[in-house]
Amino acid sequence: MEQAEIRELISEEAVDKRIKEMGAQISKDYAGKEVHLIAILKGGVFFACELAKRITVPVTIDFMSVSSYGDSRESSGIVKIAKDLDEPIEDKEVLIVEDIIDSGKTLNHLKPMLLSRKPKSIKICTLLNKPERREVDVEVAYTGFDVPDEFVVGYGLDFAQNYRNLPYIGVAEE
Ligand SMILES: O=P(O)(O)OC[C@H]1O[C@H](OP(=O)(O)OP(=O)(O)O)[C@H](O)[C@@H]1O
Ligand code: HPA
Ligand SMILES: [Mg+2]
Repeated sequence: MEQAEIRELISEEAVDKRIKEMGAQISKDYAGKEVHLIAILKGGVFFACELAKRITVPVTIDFMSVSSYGDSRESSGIVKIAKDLDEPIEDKEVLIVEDIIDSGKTLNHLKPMLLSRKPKSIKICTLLNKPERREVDVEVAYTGFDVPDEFVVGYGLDFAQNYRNLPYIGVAEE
């Protein structure tokens, strides 16, 4: 494939440090409870695995595959569920784990759908947030970093399915 130029935006050390802090905060907030992580495939999985290792209360994890970007830099606006959860979430303390919230359309579609399954609580945790691009409001409980309006890759984030494996966050230059 044609390789884009990648400029480092957030270093591996900074990402790892922030994930430790987020794990500590979540452990404090959910003290005495169990947290059920829902990792959104594919991008959210890299972050979810690292975060899970930093949470000290009991953790369970399930996966859901939704996609709206395909291989493009723009959301199609159509959120496709390719794989649903394996287990019911009724009465669970659910934490949705995402790599990025951009337009907000993915979570705006997903959250009401999951709420209808009657979890005890539902919150959102994202590694990255791109506030300048927001089109629909989403309430986010935990955010790793705000990023500028640029197309970011790495740590699960792809450009046309590539670069998910970068251990840092970079910008894919045009
Ligand atoms: O706030 P939004 O504008 O909806 O964008 C955020 C969503 O877009 C990306 O997923 P994508 O559709 O690229 O699927 P992927 O994780 O499989 O790459 C990302 O992982 C979020 O799920
Ligand atoms: O900036 C981004 N990079 C990769 N995937 C994305 N999905 C939404 N925004 C982005
Ligand atoms: Mg993607």
